[in-house]
Amino acid sequence: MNKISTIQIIDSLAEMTRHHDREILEKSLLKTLDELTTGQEFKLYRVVEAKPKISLALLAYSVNGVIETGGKHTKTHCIFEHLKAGIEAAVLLGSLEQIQNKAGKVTHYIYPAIDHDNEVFAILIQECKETPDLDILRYAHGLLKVYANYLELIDHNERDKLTQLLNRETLDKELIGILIRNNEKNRRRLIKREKNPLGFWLGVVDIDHFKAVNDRFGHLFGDEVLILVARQMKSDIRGDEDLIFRFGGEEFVILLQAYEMKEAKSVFERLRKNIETHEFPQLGHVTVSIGIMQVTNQDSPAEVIACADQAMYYAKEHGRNQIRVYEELLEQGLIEKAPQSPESGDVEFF
Ligand SMILES: Nc1nc2c(ncn2[C@@H]2O[C@H](COP(=O)(O)OP(=O)(O)OP(=O)(O)O)[C@@H](O)[C@H]2O)c(=O)[nH]1
Repeated sequence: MNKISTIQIIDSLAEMTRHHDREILEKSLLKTLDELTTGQEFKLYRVVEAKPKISLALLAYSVNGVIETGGKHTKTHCIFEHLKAGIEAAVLLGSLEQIQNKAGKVTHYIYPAIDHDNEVFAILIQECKETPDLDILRYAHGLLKVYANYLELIDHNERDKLTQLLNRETLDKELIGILIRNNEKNRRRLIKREKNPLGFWLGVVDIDHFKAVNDRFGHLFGDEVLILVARQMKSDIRGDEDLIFRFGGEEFVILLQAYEMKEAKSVFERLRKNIETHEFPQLGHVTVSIGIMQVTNQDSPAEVIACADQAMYYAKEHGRNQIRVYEELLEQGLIEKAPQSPESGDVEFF
């Protein structure tokens, strides 16, 4: 068993907080734990849902010195029967739990990671092949606190201050990630001859005649409408798989996962309708125009956004309060291919 030195602790904290990326932070948390322990395996899960049923998504794990991430968009339901009671207590009560086998030997520790609202947002499960000393327990607990605090800082930087939606910088990062993953997946699909794979669809959503709202009711009231529209849209998408961003002003971007255009279109159509029928205090009703576009492997983030934006402007110019699909407009000869933006050539994936 390792004795942890102060230098090791400082080094590991420095390593963990060196990056501004969740996945790297999670990997480096597990790497740190792995380096400082022997005979222990760690798994870090995000709490997707606490009630009525606990649902977890694997974020990262360490097994035999190898650190892996669980994949950002994978969702795993709680299937660990022997750990169930311990996981429930850790998630619902925020307590450190230990699991013993019939012989009374500790087999697992379950640590809660708690955010500033006192909610357990993640749990760390330590599988003990050897009995750990108390230092490891305190150390893992302390590192989880650093992880929670640092994650909050990252989260703060990723969000728009007014609506609390993800911001434009985060959209760029997400899109680059999707495009890179698309390339890898497409290569595998070609080998496997897979048809109809799950794809990403990007929708630019712009509030119609928003200037008139500001002019009539004032900027502060306009801000309130932006918050309410954001909240309404958030309730219309699948929180765990789809992402929503404030792109700027009264423009939002939604990244949606769907198998085909029809499915993506119907989600955006439902979202458009729900905004149209939502009763806003004093204002009554607002509408949105939406342009959508499939995120394919050959596009750069700037290109994808430009194409969806072009479809959204077409919707604005042809009556507003409607959805237009870039590929359909192009096919029908209603628009011309969006000119490549100067930045689009800057991003090289391979
Ligand atoms: N309240 C508020 N208004 C904003 C914010 N950002 C941008 N706006 C306003 O949003 C309005 C956008 O107006 P326009 O781009 O002319 O478009 P519009 O009136 O929505 O008309 P269409 O898009 O053509 O339907 C402007 O008046 C901006 O000042 C914000 O953060 N808060």
